[in-house]
Amino acid sequence: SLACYLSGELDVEPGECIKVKGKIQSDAKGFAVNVGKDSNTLMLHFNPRFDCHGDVNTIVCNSKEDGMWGEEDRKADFPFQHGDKIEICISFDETEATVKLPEAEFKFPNRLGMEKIEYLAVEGDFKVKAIKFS
Ligand SMILES: C=CCO[C@@H]1O[C@H](CO)[C@@H](O[C@@H]2O[C@H](CO)[C@H](O)[C@H](OCc3cn(-c4n[nH]c(N)n4)nn3)[C@H]2O)[C@H](O)[C@H]1NC(C)=O
Repeated sequence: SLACYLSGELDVEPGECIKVKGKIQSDAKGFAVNVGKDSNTLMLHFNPRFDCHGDVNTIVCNSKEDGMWGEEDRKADFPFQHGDKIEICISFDETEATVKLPEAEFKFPNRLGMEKIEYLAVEGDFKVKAIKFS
């Protein structure tokens, strides 16, 4: 179930920011923010997991190329709690994507060498309040 997605009409360039504001559901199992070219070609699948796919309180990041998942990257920090209202800021350059939160920052390599983000999708137990581009 996709909370929302914008596809094909976006043109986010290096250094620009995608701000996704919303609320993590109080019984969230997990949610994901996906950015890239389309649903089969993702620069970043940013997937905080409270309790799903066998992971507890773990952020799983990955890329997707031609519909195939890449190598997962599990982050050490988990700065999320059920019911949190958060704003996630995603930016990128030729080498990496950056996910900025109020008290944490995560990096993930730009494995596909993407030069623009045309696709954004939010899925899972997260209620989107606003999406801003700056
Ligand atoms: C140990 C068994 C084999 O490894 C497991 O393999 C699973 C399947 O590939 C991995 O889960 C996938 O991991 C992907 C990132 O690498 C994605 O997170 C994938 O979920 C994609 C997804 C979720 N959703 C979704 N829509 N709405 C909701 N709630 N979820 N839509 N697409 C997950 O199903 C899972 O992360 C992986 N676990 C480990 C420890 O490697």
